[in-house]
Amino acid sequence: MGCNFSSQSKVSDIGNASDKTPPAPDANGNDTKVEPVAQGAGDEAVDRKEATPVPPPSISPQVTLQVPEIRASRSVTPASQKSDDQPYSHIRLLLLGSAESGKTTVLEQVRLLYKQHFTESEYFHRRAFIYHNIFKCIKALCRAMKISDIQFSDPINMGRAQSIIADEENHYGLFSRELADKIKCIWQDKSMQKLYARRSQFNLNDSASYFLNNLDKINTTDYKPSDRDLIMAYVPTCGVQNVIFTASNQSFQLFDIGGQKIDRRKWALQYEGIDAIFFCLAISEYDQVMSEDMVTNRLDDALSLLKTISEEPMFATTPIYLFLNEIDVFCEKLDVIPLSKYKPDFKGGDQDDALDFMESLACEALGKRDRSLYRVYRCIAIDTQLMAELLSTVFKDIMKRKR
Ligand SMILES: Nc1nc2c(ncn2[C@@H]2O[C@H](COP(=O)(O)OP(=O)(O)OP(=O)(O)O)[C@@H](O)[C@H]2O)c(=O)[nH]1
Ligand SMILES: [Mg+2]
Repeated sequence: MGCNFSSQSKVSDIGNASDKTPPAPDANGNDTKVEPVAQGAGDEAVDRKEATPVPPPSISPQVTLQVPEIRASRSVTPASQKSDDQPYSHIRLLLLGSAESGKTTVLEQVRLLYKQHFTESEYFHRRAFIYHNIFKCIKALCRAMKISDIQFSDPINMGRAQSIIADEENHYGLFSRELADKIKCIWQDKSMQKLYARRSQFNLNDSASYFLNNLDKINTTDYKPSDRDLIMAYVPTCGVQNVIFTASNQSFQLFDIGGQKIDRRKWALQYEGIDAIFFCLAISEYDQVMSEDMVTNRLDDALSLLKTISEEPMFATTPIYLFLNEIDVFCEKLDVIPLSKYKPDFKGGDQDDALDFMESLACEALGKRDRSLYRVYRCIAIDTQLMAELLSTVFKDIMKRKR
């Protein structure tokens, strides 16, 4: 990673500590069980570049959480069901942010760190998406190679790449031996490795090399995703999922909602009784456009979303914990794609200047909010150690506010 900052400086708290307690429901519950976690791509989900196809047909019947509407009503206590004499029993946290900003990664880190174990059906579900992720990555790389000025080192790989590009299957299951070999040959081609080094130029799922390097381990009948695999996989969220956990003897409920435009229409249903918002903003996306319209700059969209949430009347006194995420990707990208090309107000400088600039944009979006009501953290959601530190700080802060 190209970034030069200590783990302490990654957690940059620019908000003033406040004793002000936002109006929130009582938090006196002791329930530590995991609510069913709903996650997956439905028909409506849109992936980075193209529509995500129908969910994996191979998923077992236990994974009943494939249809967004059903999932949403099962996994969430609708606001309308709550009455004044039945206060919420947990501190309720809501994860918001645009698609692929790291919301689910934060939720999964919470599950791993606070020992909310994954069920067999969840492992099965994630495994299906890991195959899908791998195939999408190699396809994206083959396409990028085709339009690049680089040639495969082994000319036979050109034919292999053509067949990958032409393959319209979704691949949610174990690859055939032939396909796995093809993927490996393409991935290990020296020219492909050179192209991968330039990956900032074409939007590739950040975990591509992680999964491609582990293909042998993954493409086996008894493969079960490791904790790291769960963190690295991208499974677009449709509807809502939530997890209940205990931190510092306090019960929390963390809600995660899909960030694609189509999912945002349902966000407001989750706003009632929220004690704090975790907003994920992937700062590495400054050069990317939204897959929903292929025009809107992703960073601009995320910032305007942040502004909207910040100015939402229901959150007038709700603290926002802003996670400036994907610092690792951002710092790698800076050398290849100048930030000033997309943000002319950035007059150059080193990585720290660039990070400060991004933070200033976020603060601008939060501008109308009292400083005591937001805190900003620079983070890498896939970094479990960093997240352990960061989340513990945040949970303590939330509890302090509630006292
Ligand atoms: N390198 C890197 N990858 C990250 C980071 N945070 C998340 N990712 C990866 O980015 C991808 C998308 O992350 P998710 O957490 O699923 O994104 P999301 O916000 O839940 O997306 P939606 O469900 O579509 O709204 C996953 O493959 C993650 O492993 C980060 O800080 N650095
Ligand atoms: Mg998600």
